[in-house]
Amino acid sequence: MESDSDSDGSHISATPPRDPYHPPPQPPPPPPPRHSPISSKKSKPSLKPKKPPIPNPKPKPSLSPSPPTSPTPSPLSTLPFQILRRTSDHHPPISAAQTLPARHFSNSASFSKLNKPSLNFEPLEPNTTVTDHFQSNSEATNSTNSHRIVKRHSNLIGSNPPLPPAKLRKCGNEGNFVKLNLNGKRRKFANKGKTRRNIYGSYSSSSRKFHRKKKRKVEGEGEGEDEKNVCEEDGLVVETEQEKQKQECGRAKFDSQLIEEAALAARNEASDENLLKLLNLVYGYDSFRDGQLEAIKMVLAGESAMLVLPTGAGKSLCYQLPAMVLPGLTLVVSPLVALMIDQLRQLPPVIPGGLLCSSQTLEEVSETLRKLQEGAIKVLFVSPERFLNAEFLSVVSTNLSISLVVVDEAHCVSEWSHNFRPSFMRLRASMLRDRLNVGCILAMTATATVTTLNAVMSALAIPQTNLIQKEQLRENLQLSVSLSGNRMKDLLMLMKSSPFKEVKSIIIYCKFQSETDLISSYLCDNNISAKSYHSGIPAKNRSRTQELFCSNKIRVIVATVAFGMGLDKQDVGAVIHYSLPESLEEYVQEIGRAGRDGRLSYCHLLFDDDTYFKLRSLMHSEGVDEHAVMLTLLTNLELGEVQYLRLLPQLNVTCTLNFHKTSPMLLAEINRVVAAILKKSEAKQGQYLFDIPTVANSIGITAIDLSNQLQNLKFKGEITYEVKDMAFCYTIMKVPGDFCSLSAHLTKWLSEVETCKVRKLDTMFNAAVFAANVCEKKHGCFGSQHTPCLQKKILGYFNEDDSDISNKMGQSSRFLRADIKVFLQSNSHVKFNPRAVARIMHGIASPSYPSMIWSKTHFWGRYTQIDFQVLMEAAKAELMNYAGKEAL
Ligand SMILES: Nc1ncnc2c1ncn2[C@@H]1O[C@H](COP(=O)(O)OP(=O)(O)OP(=O)(O)O)[C@@H](O)[C@H]1O
Repeated sequence: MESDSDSDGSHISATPPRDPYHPPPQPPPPPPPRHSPISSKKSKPSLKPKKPPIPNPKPKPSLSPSPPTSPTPSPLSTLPFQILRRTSDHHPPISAAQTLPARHFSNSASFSKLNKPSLNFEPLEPNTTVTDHFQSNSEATNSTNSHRIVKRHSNLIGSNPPLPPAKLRKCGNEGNFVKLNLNGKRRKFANKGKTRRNIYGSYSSSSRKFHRKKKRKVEGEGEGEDEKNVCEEDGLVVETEQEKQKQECGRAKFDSQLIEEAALAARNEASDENLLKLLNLVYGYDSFRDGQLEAIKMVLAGESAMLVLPTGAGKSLCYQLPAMVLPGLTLVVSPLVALMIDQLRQLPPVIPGGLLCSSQTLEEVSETLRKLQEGAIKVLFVSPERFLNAEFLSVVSTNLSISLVVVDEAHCVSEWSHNFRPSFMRLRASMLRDRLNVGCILAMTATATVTTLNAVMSALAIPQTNLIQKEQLRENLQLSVSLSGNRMKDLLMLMKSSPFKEVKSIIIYCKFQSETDLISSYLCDNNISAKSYHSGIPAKNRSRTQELFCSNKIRVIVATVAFGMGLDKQDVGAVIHYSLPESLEEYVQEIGRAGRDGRLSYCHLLFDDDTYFKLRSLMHSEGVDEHAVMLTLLTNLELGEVQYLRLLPQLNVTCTLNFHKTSPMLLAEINRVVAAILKKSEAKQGQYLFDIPTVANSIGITAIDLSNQLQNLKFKGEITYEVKDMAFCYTIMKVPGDFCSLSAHLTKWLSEVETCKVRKLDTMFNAAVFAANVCEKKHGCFGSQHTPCLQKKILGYFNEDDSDISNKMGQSSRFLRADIKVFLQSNSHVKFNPRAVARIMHGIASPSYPSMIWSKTHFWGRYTQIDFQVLMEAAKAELMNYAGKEAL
């Protein structure tokens, strides 16, 4: 089975039922003031025809103990915990074949082919364009209501974005008129007002009702008049086209002029007053939130800053507002395509935005680069991998002035974070300064420990004095935990009890894809409208699900980690963890989807020992994510104390070529590239197979040059060719003097990274156990409401209180050594190393030891409760013992 967080782990639901719960605590007071969709629907007749009920496929019985199918009689009497209302105070292995003799290394490119890429974050599917990603939105919207006027987002070509949350006051936040150059065509927006030049000399469309409140003020419209033109239907805004058009044209002109003036004033003097005026004009907000003004002023003063604010605190505004004021481009580095698209969509209309990502076609990329050069993009979203792209670097460094680089989810820069991305590690201040001439960096995160923060700030050269850090938790989240003997059953009880039964929008997080499907079917069977969301579902369907959820057509989303990052649905009232998160950071990120409107919201965690043991085992199966491991190693070799290599742009390296016009021999006489190809390739049935870097190295040109020459020959009709096998390419800068010590160093580093992940899981589990079993309820916890003790644990953890790292794993077992001995003897024909033995004892498959074969041994997964390191030590001792005997 796979180890990635979005993999299939159906076995986990097969956990045998445990003892029933202890008697329930006192019933809680009445539910908090979140509106139930049911009650609001009753009081307000819907304008739309009723939709057929969502089909209720049966859950797969084999995967879980059979749950109750009838509704829980009295939720409060059976609930194993109690939640109380609280008033919120505020709101491929390196290919040996490519290795050249050491003396040739320094100037030649090397490469290592990539197997199936797999990243911590979920990228779009390889063949999914961003356009595809959104196409379904439009279909979904059109099919749901033909009368509704759906606001099309200017950045989404041929599609509608997920609909805005069900609040009139939020409707202005849903779009802007900046074109996303995904298919190279210009989309027409008949009703959006005229396109005009903005203060940056670039084009963006007219300002829309981005802040309804402010516009009323400006134009002297009364509440009543505005209400006349806008009615709310199931949370969606319906307006008449003509009225809308008329109003928007007028508003746009007026607003745009005011905004231009305010931005210029803030550029001349970044005073509180000027910035507040700009905030009010563009967003309609009356004040800055905690930390925002400080960060904005620091950035406008040209100083790099590290900003740590809770989820939903408004970090995006801290780069959006400076982007309007600063003269040059704002470059936002983001870890996830879906996140970039969301952020692009959330830009105010006056900020022209763009995006560059790997799923765009060459034409789309060229169009965006052209617009950049024209100055028609003010905020550009890119993935960190872009910094390996030669064309991008050259366009940006030669033609553009970058005022600010924003590193979103900046914890990804550090290997000690829960979401380390090797490509983020490449974002160093030195690189940004040297290659792009960037002086000012804004790093932002909601979840970072002190160690992570130090690593990020050091990489990005942000001085300690420029750390802006507020509490990493919002006060409006009520946290609770329960140890579960039967998670499905308990989940249903929870959903049918107060306060969850009154909450109109809920996210349930699961670890594995199969769990999400199973749970959503199970909930549907029990009359709770739910849909699953995970990376195994086609992008189109996922978008549709997200849209239905955002427009409150689906009450519950059952999702893996693939859902939610950056999701700004304001009225998610509850987040339930069906599986233990892998770290407190992940927990905080995911509960951060709740209560973004500032209202009291509920977060419950169901946990059990078996899931913990399973996840802990999976932490040791890093080999599955070969792509990440390879890039991590290469990055370390590039950015460690000694620079052994320099990474080059990724490339498809294997080429299969056919000659069509001139004979190969004749062509080789006049073309040295062809001559080199003939020398270095393998001829098979008239085709020539070779590695691009090998041929390029042999004649001293770059792989890119070689690709260009192949293109030329193709245009002349001489050849056709195909390329495959994406690879990391690099130039070796220094040959290590001592390979053994370098290898030992890298192994130690990787092992520390692995240990760090395991400790994060242990800390998460310990926090849950503490809340459920140990908390004496002296500091404000009550019944099953554990907010104070969980908050304390989380804050202590972020402040690096390392006292809580004990773990539940067994440190020895009487029969362990004997079992390993028997196992080795009975498989004497197989070559093992300690890790391989430990993996089998933990029941973790790998390409070399697939579960199809090895799960048949009765030692498979027998020691999941014994610490992996202990297993490795025992295996090592037995292997040495065994080898010693063999040698005799
Ligand atoms: N000063 C403000 N006053 C009122 N609302 C604000 C203010 N600043 C931001 N917001 C709103 O807060 C919401 C959350 O903002 P944003 O998405 O930037 O949060 P975030 O900190 O990036 O969260 P996450 O880390 O979860 O992605 C948005 O709807 C935004 O419009």
